[in-house]
Amino acid sequence: REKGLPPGPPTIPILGNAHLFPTEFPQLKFTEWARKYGGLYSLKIGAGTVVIVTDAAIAKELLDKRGAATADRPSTHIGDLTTGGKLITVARYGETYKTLRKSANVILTAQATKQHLPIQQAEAVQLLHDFIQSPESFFTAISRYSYSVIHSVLYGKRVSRYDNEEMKQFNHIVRSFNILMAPGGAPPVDLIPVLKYIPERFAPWKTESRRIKNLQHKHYWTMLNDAKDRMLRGEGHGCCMEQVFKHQEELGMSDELTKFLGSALQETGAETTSSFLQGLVLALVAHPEAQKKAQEEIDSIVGAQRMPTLDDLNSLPYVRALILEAHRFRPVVPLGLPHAAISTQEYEGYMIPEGATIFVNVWGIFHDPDLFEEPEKFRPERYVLTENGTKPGVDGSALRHTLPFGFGRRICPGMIHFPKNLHWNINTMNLLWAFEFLPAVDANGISIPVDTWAYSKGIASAPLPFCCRIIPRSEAKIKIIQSEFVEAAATLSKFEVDLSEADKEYLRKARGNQAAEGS
Ligand code: HEM
Repeated sequence: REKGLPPGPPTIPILGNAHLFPTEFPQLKFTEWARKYGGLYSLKIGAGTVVIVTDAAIAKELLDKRGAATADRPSTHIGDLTTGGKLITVARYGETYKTLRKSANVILTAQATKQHLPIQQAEAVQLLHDFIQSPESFFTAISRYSYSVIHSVLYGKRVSRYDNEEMKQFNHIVRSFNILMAPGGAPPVDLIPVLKYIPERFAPWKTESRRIKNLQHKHYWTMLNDAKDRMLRGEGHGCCMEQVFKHQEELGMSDELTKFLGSALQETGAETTSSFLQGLVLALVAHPEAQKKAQEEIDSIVGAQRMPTLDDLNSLPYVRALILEAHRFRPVVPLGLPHAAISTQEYEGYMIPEGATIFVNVWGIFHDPDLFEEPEKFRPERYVLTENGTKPGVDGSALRHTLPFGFGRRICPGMIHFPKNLHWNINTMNLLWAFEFLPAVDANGISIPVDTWAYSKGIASAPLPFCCRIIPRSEAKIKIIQSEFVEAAATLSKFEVDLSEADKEYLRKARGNQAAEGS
């Protein structure tokens, strides 16, 4: 470890700390090291430096205030092979990135949020309806919901069932890319650059990367061209991709970049939203006391005669606290996405060299016992007690509710208007209002507890599929949901475009049943 670097675990020759680098749930090891080496420490990975920040004030200074100097991403050879450096999430901080980010900011505005509200609300009603129809499939119902909402917003086309062919393709592409990019998915090319020159016949990861690149191209190119054709036929809805097409020249967006923007937003938008909602259900099953308290609050404000609305949230402090606690308890991206230093930075006598990778260990900050009382417990009350959920008397001013969404110039463009975000606000209220979430039971009627640690590996973390019982809270509520679902058909059907025969057949049947339910 060079002189001046933040401290860290002892190194060995050549590898530095590479042999210690955790390949599974790195946030846990990073947090353990933070308790030992402090809020700012470093790891040597070969000749490269990785800096881990587990302190909100240091993150604020280095990534928010000095955002211009820390907005880069570390280079990833395999990411570049697959995406040509055009995927906004992993793109280096250059002209291509800036063009993509400007376009993302133009299409994801408060105005756009309002415009897309009806389809999001209609999809949220379908989610409740799906839970009533097939409670055992709640996990995939959430995945469908998340995929369909962002797909409607981006491309003006929804997906009404989980088994849809486009969604299957999408899942395959995302899974294949995640496997390739995960530690061990390919040799450590970024650490040992000479590996780049291995001929493809001895480097299966090069073939896999090309396969994924072709699949991605075909999939997103079709989505984009279909949206463009609908727009040109006068059948568009003003979806985000149409906005990009209309302003393509002034935004400097080629068709190729537009395709990549759509793919990045679709992938990040769908995966993160479903992880959050699946994690929410898991937390509710595991913490019946919090569930009960939130339901009592909702019942007292909303009652049983109507569904909750976004405005109700102002009168529901415990439910607001529960949403914040769900983001704290199991942040969807526990280490955020890595930044990289564009120039050498000095912080309180330590040096962060140009090119160093910087991780903010959001998990470690949110599970710091100096800040949070019993951080391993799911306890929404903490956010009723203090603004940032910290122990009374502790300075939590460097924390913010949007911490799980990243930092500085790379902060998540999809978190639009966090306090009013529909995905978690309306769905959390709806689910609590409509259902009891209980552990599954075995053949002898004994409860099978859920495991709140059973999460997927990878940069974004989702609960592994689990079983639970989802029981409607009353017949009257079932009736309200059914009638809302019948009404939602008017909005949903506008987005049911260019369907396959299988999808048409599915909808014919579903709409038939729906009409029967509503009558
Ligand atoms: C629970 C929901 C979400 C969470 C927790 C989340 C979290 C994050 C985090 C931690 C980052 C990295 C920020 C950084 O580098 O400092 C990020 C980036 C990003 N997110 Fe989200 N996100 C969510 C939803 C969404 C949605 C719905 C969209 C799309 C509409 C989206 C699109 C993106 C994009 C494009 C980036 C890359 C930004 C860049 O590199 O400039 N995210 N998100």
